[in-house]
Amino acid sequence: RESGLPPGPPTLPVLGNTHQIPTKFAYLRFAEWCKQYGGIFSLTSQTIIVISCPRLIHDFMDERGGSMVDRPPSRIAEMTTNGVHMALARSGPLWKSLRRTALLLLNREACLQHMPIQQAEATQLMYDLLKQPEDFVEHIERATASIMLSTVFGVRTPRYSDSFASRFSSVQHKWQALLEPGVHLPVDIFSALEYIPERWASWKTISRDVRQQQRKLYYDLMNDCERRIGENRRNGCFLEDVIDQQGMLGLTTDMVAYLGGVCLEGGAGTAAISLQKFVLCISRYPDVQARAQKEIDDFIGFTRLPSIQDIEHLPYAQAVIKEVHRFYPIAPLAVPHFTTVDESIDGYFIPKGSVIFMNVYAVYHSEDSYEQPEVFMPERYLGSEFGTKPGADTTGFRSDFHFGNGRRICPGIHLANNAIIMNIMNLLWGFNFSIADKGSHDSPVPIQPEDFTPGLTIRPKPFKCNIQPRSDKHAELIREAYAHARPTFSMFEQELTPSEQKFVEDW
Ligand code: HEM
Repeated sequence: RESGLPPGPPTLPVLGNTHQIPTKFAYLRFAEWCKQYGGIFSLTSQTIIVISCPRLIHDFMDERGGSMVDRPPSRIAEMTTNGVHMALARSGPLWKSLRRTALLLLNREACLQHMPIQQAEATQLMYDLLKQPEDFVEHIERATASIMLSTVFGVRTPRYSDSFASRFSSVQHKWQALLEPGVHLPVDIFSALEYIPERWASWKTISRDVRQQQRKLYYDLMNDCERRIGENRRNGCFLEDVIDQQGMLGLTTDMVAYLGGVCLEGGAGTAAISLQKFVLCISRYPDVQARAQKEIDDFIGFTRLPSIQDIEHLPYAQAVIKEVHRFYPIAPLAVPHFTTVDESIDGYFIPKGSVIFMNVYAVYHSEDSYEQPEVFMPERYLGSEFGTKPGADTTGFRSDFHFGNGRRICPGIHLANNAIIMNIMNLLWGFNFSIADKGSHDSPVPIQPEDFTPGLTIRPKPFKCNIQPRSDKHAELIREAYAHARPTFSMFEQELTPSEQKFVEDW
């Protein structure tokens, strides 16, 4: 290890720590090293810095945003997307234009304009759960994909199969697998590997396949949106605004299509994972469920459905949502940043070209900060803003580390929060959840790696849950609300296939 770098596990010549970094669930090993080496440690041979101390995250990643704004080079991402994938793009004028557009059109006020369709989709989720509670995972996937498809591209998906949502899910699955570290040849570290012929380098074939499917999907969606604009059939989706301002914002057609696609990628899976993790926790903690339902009943009652404004009056429901994010952070290592200049922090030297990870999981599960971090306990957020224990050092703390940090922080925060809040309030208001399978371990909630699928985001493996409407009255209100949502839905159903149309009529 170069002198001056933060400490870290012992290295081997040439390999450094490469052989010790797991290709799956690396955040768990990183959390162990954090206990051993402190809130900032380093790995080699490619210099990797892992930070798990909120004070250092703030000082280093938020305050010195300019030198931390880049992403590590990714030849695979470059080849698959032409470098226009905003979340993976290197810093520079192209990323800046995309980022400016996203921030401009996804701010808090702009996102409120998308609430009617978000609320309608959340109503369909409840309606779907009334009809087929056992398929809740698929209903959640549909709802969150449809929320993102409608708000971003103006096209909803009333059922999961044979839709844009299933096309998206299929290519997204391949795309995420392609990007998973350690699975393909490390062409970014050893550039000569790029010249290995395709028959020994499967990533090239997969990259071409993903590229072709991804471009076709994002262009199909963009072209439909352009056609609606041209025929004066607007529905207020995000991409209409992007297309209207394309010239002023300096965006090429490729950038527009991919901006929509990246938002879809950023929002659909993450919101689905949040809701599945919520169901996982709430079904296993009946006391938490009862307390949250009592709060909702006292404020909202039994004559109407929740609306987004209600959340301000529901501190316990807010605490439940924060605790779900803390307990099971969606992307435990967020997305890596890359230093553009030499830096120093706390007396350590951080060379230009270091890969920087924030270990969100380690921050949220630190015994220095949290009372019993391995217990699901929303009450912790009633006593303190960040849910931390008395006397804990909260310098640099935030409750939204799961959205990343610095100049790359997730621009979809407001859209994501609205979707998650709306759906969680609805589910607490309308349904009772209880365990249908105990799992293979003693813990009340699954916490072992084998309970999750690995990757950039950590998704629960399929699980069973009993879901029942809380009363006939609740069920009746849900059916009425679903029927009333028809006019909102129809604005986003302009391109439905005949079989989707039939599904809508019959469902
Ligand atoms: C619960 C839901 C979500 C979570 C947990 C989440 C998390 C994240 C994280 C950790 C990052 C990386 C931040 C960093 O580098 O420091 C990110 C980036 C990004 N997210 Fe999200 N996200 C969510 C929803 C969304 C939504 C709804 C959208 C779009 C509307 C979105 C669009 C993006 C984009 C475009 C980036 C790339 C930003 C950049 O590189 O400049 N995300 N998100």
